[in-house]
Amino acid sequence: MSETPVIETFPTVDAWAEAIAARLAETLGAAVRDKDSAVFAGPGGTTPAPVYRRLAATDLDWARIAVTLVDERYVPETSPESNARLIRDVLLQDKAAAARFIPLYTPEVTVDRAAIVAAHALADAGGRFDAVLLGMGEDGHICSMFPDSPTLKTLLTPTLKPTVLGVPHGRDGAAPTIERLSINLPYLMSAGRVILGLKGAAKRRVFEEQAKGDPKIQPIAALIAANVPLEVLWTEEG
Ligand SMILES: O=C1O[C@H](COP(=O)(O)O)[C@@H](O)[C@H](O)[C@H]1O
Repeated sequence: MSETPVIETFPTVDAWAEAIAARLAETLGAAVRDKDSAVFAGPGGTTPAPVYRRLAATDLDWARIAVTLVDERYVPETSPESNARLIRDVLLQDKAAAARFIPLYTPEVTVDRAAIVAAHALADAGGRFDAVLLGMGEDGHICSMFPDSPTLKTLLTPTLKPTVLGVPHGRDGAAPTIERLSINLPYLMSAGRVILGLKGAAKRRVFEEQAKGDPKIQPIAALIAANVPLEVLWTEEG
């Protein structure tokens, strides 16, 4: 029986970001010591910047760490919508400038072709993440797994191998409005550590509701049902 993870509460964004960065650094450092390399995957969006800033300033053997994204919009890095742009501007700075970045976006003919290229690049880097940071939208999407969307079934199939999939526009104006690339559930099931960082009262409510929802149409419920070892860290400060 899968259990809803406990939500750990932090009084400020600073304390929340510090705790997340420390946990990610601990796991990445241990992976480098054990096997000489590590892979970190993180989100885009408005939430992770304070965590990325702290992580970038952390003493790790960054030259042995590969950094990638859990999802991406099908846009080049010159676009303000690019998640890679956030990673380059905020995480791959300071000490973390020595890390190797594996983008999900490449300028292929279609988003599905770009997903195949990204899937190969991640497979070449080991096909498994040591540490993952996730964000969640107020509609309950994580990575580019949107509740009740057409590609959700494939993204959430636990028996597939870890891979990257193309995510088309939602129909009739539904999210996502830009084509996307997303890792699938098996990447989260096989990860060494998975932290979900939430800010604000609205996201806590959404998480609590969706955690009890239908794992066929709600990604949060699907992660819990698949026993993804989720650590949920929340601060009310938005
Ligand atoms: O579209 C996205 O949104 C989510 C959540 O973003 P936030 O702005 O509410 O933090 C993010 O986790 C994901 O990587 C991004 O592509």
